[in-house]
Amino acid sequence: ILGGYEAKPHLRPYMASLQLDGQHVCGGFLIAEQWVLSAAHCTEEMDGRVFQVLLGAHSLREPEPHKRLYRVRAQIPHPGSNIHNNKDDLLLLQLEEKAELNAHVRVLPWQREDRDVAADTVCEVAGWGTISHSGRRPDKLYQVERPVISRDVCNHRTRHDGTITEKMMCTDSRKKDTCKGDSGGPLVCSGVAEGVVTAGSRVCGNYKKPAIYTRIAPYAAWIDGVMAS
Ligand SMILES: NCc1cccc(Nc2n[nH]c3ncnc(Nc4cccc(O)c4)c23)c1
Repeated sequence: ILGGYEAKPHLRPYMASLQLDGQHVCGGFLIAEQWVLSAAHCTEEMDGRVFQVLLGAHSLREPEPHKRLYRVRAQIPHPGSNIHNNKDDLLLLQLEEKAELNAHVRVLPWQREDRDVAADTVCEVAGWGTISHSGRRPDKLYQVERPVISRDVCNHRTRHDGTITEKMMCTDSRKKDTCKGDSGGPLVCSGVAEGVVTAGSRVCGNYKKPAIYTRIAPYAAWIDGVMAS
């Protein structure tokens, strides 16, 4: 998260850190007791390893009472996701067991109504992604508030030039933005997850490349289907 600030501990009890060999790789969030939603692109550097999912954390390193690392039983990328574009960039992770829910570990409601969030709506995004252009990685969860920008503005020739589909949304990226390691985290508007961070052009903090999110509502049937299977 660039241009943000340290989150108040445990006010985002749905946040997940997807880890490989004890290292934070991507964000994610709890959508059901045994299911975490993240981004398919996060599986690109896995080389056959499987994620572990850290729940209940504020600090990645320090011991905390409700922090717990869960093994992953299954990782299901959306069938339409691929490494060449941002389409269908969603990943469902089934935990080995149901997460133990408490004040620090809670499910986040997600939007099922497929309707665009109005431009200028201020939403919030959090993550353990890099907090500087030099790539400094935080130990604590950071967050930032960002206004939604319309798909037309985001698709302008000088921005993402027509690549933003109706299953994506954008927020302004001037100075305050998502960055490396924030992928997979939720864009939360009025307490409801509306989108999942996708890296897009991978640029951070440049107003010419607004942040891109996979909208969740268009994928409700897929999410429900996988969780029911
Ligand atoms: N703001 C959109 C967004 C959301 C999520 C991730 C991303 N970026 C990245 N995702 N993956 C990456 N691998 C290497 N470098 C990356 N960006 C980077 C790193 C240091 C300085 C800088 O200016 C940009 C990214 C970008």
